[in-house]
Amino acid sequence: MSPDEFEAALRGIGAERYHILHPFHHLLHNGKLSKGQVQAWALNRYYYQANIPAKDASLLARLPTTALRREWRRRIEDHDGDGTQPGGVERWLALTDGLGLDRDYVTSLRGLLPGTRFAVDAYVHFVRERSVLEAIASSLTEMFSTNIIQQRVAGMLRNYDFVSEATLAYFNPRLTQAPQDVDFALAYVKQHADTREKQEQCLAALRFKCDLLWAQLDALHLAYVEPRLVPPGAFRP
Ligand SMILES: O=C(O)c1cc(C(=O)O)c2c(n1)C(=O)C(=O)c1cc(C(=O)O)[nH]c1-2
Repeated sequence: MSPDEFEAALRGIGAERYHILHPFHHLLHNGKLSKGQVQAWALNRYYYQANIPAKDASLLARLPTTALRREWRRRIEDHDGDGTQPGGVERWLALTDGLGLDRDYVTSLRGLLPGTRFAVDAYVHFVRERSVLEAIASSLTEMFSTNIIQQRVAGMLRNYDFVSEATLAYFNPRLTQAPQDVDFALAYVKQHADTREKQEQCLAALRFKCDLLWAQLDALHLAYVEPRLVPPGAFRP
């Protein structure tokens, strides 16, 4: 594949299987969930947010050049903050606070769904164990995230009286951070996937990532929408 055909194949994966297509997101964005169901989403997604800088740190350690490490260090600061500005993890907790969840309960992970834990852990392990190229390719779902974030923020503000601009403030910086992440990661992947085999590995990494995002929503849907099979110990609204 030429680099442009390869990029088109990557984008095709998003069109086919990005979590914007999941029924749980349709319900969330269109105001069809109760406050308790929205709380369950925010509580579970905290685990994803909290693990993003951990997966980025494990990749950073394996990057071979100063320029690459500096670029990846920026991602860690986006999520962990720099000590003066709150990072994404802290801003996610502002969202769970705003929804009325107890912060200690959220961060204790006691209410987490097992499906969320397994899916997020699979991402961290994938990035730790696969090649640098596959690890960077797996971040490319961010190519599709601007769209879903705009849809989510507009939909939730319109449809729920228990969310506000302040509660959803997590998402604003993502609208500039994600395109910056993607510019770098996509250029890297297009340059370094210089054989058909490496291109296929990148496509598989992106499919894997879409699947683990999808699996997180499956877990939420089964527990909190239908058939409401809440696993032992998991959050009960
Ligand atoms: O709201 C979303 O639907 C969404 C999706 C994704 C994604 O596609 O992985 C990320 C985020 N948000 C996000 O906020 C974020 O910080 C992030 C980091 C990464 C990554 O793989 O490194 N994905 C995402």
